[in-house]
Amino acid sequence: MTAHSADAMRPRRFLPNGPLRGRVRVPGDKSISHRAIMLTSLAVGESRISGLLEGEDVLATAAAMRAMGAQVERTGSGEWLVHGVGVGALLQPGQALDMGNSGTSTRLLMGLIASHPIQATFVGDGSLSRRPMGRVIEPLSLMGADVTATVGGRLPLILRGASPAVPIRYRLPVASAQVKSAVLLAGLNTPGETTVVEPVPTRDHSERMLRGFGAELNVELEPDGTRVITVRGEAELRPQVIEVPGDPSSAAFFVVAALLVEGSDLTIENVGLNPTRAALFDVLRQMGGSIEEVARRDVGGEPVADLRVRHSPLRGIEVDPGVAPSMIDEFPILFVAAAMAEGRTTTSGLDELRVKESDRLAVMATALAASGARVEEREDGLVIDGTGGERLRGGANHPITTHLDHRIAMSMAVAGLVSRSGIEIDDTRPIATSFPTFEALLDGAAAEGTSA
Ligand SMILES: O=C(O)C1=C[C@@H](OP(=O)(O)O)[C@@H](O)[C@H](O)C1
Ligand SMILES: C=C(OP(=O)(O)O)C(=O)O
Repeated sequence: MTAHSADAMRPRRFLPNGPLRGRVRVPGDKSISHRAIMLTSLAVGESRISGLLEGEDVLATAAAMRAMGAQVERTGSGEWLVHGVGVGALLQPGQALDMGNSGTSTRLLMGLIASHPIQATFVGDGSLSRRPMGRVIEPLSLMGADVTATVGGRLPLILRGASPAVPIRYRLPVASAQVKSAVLLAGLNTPGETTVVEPVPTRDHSERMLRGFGAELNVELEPDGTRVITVRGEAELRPQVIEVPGDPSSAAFFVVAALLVEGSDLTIENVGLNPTRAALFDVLRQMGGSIEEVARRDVGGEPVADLRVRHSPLRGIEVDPGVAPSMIDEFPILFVAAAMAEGRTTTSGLDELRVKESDRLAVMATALAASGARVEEREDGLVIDGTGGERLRGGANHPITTHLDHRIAMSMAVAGLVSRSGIEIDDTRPIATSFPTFEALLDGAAAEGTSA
């Protein structure tokens, strides 16, 4: 059973809204939270984590690490205490690992287990069971792991780790931080040097954090921008005190909502601005958005600032496909912004969006068109002709189908705020995978705007 399959679907109509005002604080970064639980579980001794995202995806990672012997305990809101077992000492889980909706949990944990002498079964919900795992099965098999997967390299699958695993030099055939991280994590318990060659840079939290935990990790930059990342095993990780910065992918929904709703002036606190994550904010600025960074600082080795966002008329642009990996999860909400910009926004190079929790190109094209936007779906992107600031018409008779995809649900919720008649989405439950407080924060910022 997956995290939210037990209860009924939870539809909601998101209604047109007045300005968003005040301050909101988004929860901890999902990518960093997963890695914080995994790496502290591998460090011998006691680590503390604060600001952990307590979304279903991260809880799935925590449950898996517990099932493999780590002590992972919640001590307060976002506060966690972890006693790790040591690299090489993961225990064989007694039951299948339920990954719920989470691609990151699945692919990174496959990497960890691949170099341990244990076996694990991975299962997930309907969305995750359609996603491709061949991209991690391939390099992990080269390292000696044995994988029996459902046809097409999908879940459910059984992975038997290799001991000792074989170090490899692997060139990423797809720009994916999950594949990169899976190989590096497998490298932790592999004698010798495991190298990932990354032609297109993707989020670098694994590299930053592995170094912070004391792993021997080296990154070389080639003249054409290719990154060559090498980790030496068998590594020993030291326990840490970790503060997780706020998630820019969650902040994105509030940034776009405030830009689009007239009269808004909203500050989003504690937003992680790692350059491998923050391209959406640059793209929105290029479109004319007023997004000001306040109190730039460092949190847990990552750049962070508060973002003050004021309503701004937006202009359509051609989005450089080169920035796609640095905003890969933000395209659904960018499409909503584009639907209300003046003129045409063109996106391309987005094939990866078709293999996320849903086919985000097809699903967003359908959802926006059903809400009155002018959208053309191309093979690797969307072309959107915006309204020039006018509100979208809003939903017709049918609710928007979210396909178990949190980012579709939150993007169309924001579209509802900037519509004339509101937009109903079929199920808000997937939102809890990455942003359990989304609805409360959105309702709160709207109420602040009404009373101002
Ligand atoms: O490494 C990570 O934490 C993630 C990498 C990205 O996936 P891909 O590696 O599949 O691009 C992203 O979409 C996902 O939300 C989180
Ligand atoms: C793609 C996403 O996550 P994952 O791959 O971990 O399911 C996401 O959060 O948008």
